[in-house]
Amino acid sequence: MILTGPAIAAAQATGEITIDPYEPTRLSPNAYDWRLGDTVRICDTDLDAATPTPYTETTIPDTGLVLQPGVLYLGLTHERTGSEIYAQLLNGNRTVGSLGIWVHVSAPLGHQGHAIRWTLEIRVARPVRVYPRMTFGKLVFLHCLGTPASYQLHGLKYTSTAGIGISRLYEELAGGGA
Ligand SMILES: Nc1ccn([C@H]2C[C@H](O)[C@@H](COP(=O)(O)OP(=O)(O)OP(=O)(O)O)O2)c(=O)n1
Repeated sequence: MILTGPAIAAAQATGEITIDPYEPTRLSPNAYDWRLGDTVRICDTDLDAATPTPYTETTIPDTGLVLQPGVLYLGLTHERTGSEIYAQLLNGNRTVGSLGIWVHVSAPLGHQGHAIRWTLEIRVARPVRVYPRMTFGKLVFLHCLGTPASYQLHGLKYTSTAGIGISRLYEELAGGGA
């Protein structure tokens, strides 16, 4: 089940959901309108899953930054969001999608129990200027069926990220886990 805007507001008020910073005007019928953060890591070289991703990091100026096709940008959400009760799905929205922007490549799920500023894997269809703290997509909260897992026992990599995270698959590959 997906939470309605009023249900998100109620859960935020009781602490069952964290959205920081929180603006009630960003609620929509079934989602919260999240914003792009002000930092991106530019990844414009060939990548290797067994090696830490090379990048240059830059602050998006108030005048905006033109994103280019063919480049992977790792960004982050302006908000830190999470819940011990609900799972989260982060996506773009119709407005940002219409600009030819993918806000993530393949990582929409926030697990129950995680509180994060999300890492965004941004790609663009055409050169497009983006601005810090612009509305970038919709975040939905999902009611979970079943017993919560014991997350800490599983050595998950990204339980409480506060900044942009590169892929950590190289740790697994270095350990012969692949
Ligand atoms: N765009 C995203 C997607 C997820 N996460 C955070 C919240 C998730 O709860 C956590 C784990 O997401 P995945 O299960 O997709 O990550 P992996 O399977 O790659 O790693 P792990 O071994 O930690 O599960 O990462 C994030 O910061 N940014």
